[in-house]
This record gives sequence, C-alpha cells and structure tokens, in this order.
Amino acid sequence: MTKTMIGVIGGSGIYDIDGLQDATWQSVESPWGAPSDQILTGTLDGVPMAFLPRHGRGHVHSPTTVPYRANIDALKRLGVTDVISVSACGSFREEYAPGHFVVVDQFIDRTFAREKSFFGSGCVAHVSVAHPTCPRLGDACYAAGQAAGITIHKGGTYLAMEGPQFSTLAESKMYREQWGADVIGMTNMPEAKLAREAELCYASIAMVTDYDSWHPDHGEVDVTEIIKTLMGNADKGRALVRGLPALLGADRAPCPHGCDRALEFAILTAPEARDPALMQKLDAVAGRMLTASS
Ligand SMILES: CSC[C@H]1O[C@H](OP(=O)(O)O)[C@H](O)[C@@H]1O
Ligand SMILES: Nc1ncnc2[nH]cnc12
Repeated sequence: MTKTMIGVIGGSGIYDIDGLQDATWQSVESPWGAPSDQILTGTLDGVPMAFLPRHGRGHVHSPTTVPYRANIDALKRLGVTDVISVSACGSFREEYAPGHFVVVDQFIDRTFAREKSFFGSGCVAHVSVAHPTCPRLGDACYAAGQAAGITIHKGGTYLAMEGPQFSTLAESKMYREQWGADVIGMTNMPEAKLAREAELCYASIAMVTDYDSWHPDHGEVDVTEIIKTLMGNADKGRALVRGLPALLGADRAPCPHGCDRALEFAILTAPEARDPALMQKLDAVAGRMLTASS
C-alpha cells in the first residue's frame, strides 16, 4: 500500500486553496522547464496535498504557453499520486448550465501548438488514452461535489481548443451538433495525456461558466460574464477539493484501472538505444519503469 498525495491544478479564477495545514509555497525545479508557479503544499485531513495554479498567480500564462510538461513533472517529483484539474468551461448542453460542475471523462483534442509528450527521439513510448481520466478519482470528485451541495453531472466530453480566442459560431455548432462534445475549454490537453504518461491518476472537474456561442438565448461568450460566474464557482471548487482527502484516504491501493502502471509495455526503445540525456529528464516521470527495464 502506498500513500496518497493529492495534486490540484487550479484553473482560471483559482489561484490558491484554503484549509491546508502547514501550507508553504515551494519552488520545484524540473528538467522540463519552470512550472507555472510555486506549488502550495500542506496537509488536509491527514493527507498531503499540492496545489498548482495552472496560469500562475496573477494569471500570467495563456492556454498555449502553460508549461504543461513542467507542471506534471513537478507534481510527480513532489510525490503526487492523484491529480485533480479544476477548469472553467463553456457548455454545449442546455442542462449543463452556468454554475454547474461536470466530471469530465472524455476529450477531443484540437490543440496544435503545444508539446504533448515527455517521450520522443531517444525514448519512444505509446500509452493508451482510450479512457483518459481515472474513474476511481472521478467518482470521488463526484461524491465530494454532491456532499458540498454542488449541482454536478457525471460524465462529459471536453473539447480542448487551442485558443486564446473563443470559438466561432460555426465551430461551436459543429462541436455540439456533429461531434457530440459536452463542454469546451483550452487547457485539459495535453495535461491529461501527460498525466497518463507520468502514471498519475487524473480527473477533471469542469466548472461551467457560459454556453459558448451556440445558444440562441445567450449570445456570444463574454469574458466579463465568465469571470463573474467563475467568482461564484471558485468557492464551490474549493469546497469540493476540501472533501477529497476524507474520501480518498491516506493509504492508496493500486489504481484498479491501471493509471499508475500506464507505462508498462509502452516503452519501445531498446535500453541500449536510449538517449542518456532524455533518460535523465525522464527520471521522475518514468523512473519506475526505467530502473525496472534497463
Ligand atoms: C477565463 S476564460 C478562458 C480560459 O479559462 C479556462 O482556463 P482553465 O481551463 O485553466 O480554467 C479556459 O480553458 C481558458 O484558458
Ligand atoms: N466558451 C469557452 N470556450 C473555451 N474556453 C472557455 N473557458 C470558459 N468558457 C470557455
């Protein structure tokens, strides 16, 4: 049995969390560059936690420039086992209304200007992301949301767009009507893919802030309205997070869905053909596999 450490990546409007015992902002160095910000560490109900504001305090990183690899690597380096992403999103479904939360379980990745893998020339790996989120962790988020009195929906497909501009009306209608997406945001990809490569369980909570641009009664997306809704949502997001340690517990059984073993059988490059410099960078993300197989 290993120990649980919960990592929370806070999106727009969530730049800290409260209630942590021994809370300290720590700098974490990563061979993948500087993370978005320092990481707030502490303990909640006896479970260690690490909080990272995705865009940095003061909202300095755009969805394209968020250092996704450094963020996931830094959380892994700190000992995080389970990552919860909390994000602002537009909704493609009438019944997923602004103020509601959605436990996302699928993604359509339309991002194109980001580094999407820790692996590459010198160490090639292919992990499965058929089921990109962890059902055990998602269920805990859903239960924590319900216990916090939040209107929360279980399951939804998140369309990750490059941004930073919002969608055109034609795109919004296509994503909703032809592609069957439920919510839209700009940040959960490649974050979810990288978490899988790093063998971290990953769950995503979408906080609905708007109806994107498709809804005939709601006009186009307006960032002022989004921020207003976010301010109401942010406290709910923090309440959900506060409920998680009690639900997950300090002792952690292996993930029944295999998220924490995702690299087994994924690395193709022969030990003697691997690039030593890349191997060094992979020490945290893939350390477990690299010591076992080389
Ligand atoms: C503030 S609206 C657009 C912005 O908000 C979302 O960020 P996050 O996912 O980090 O909450 C969205 O993806 C955009 O980056
Ligand atoms: N409509 C929208 N599109 C993309 N990202 C968002 N974040 C919040 N609302 C959004």
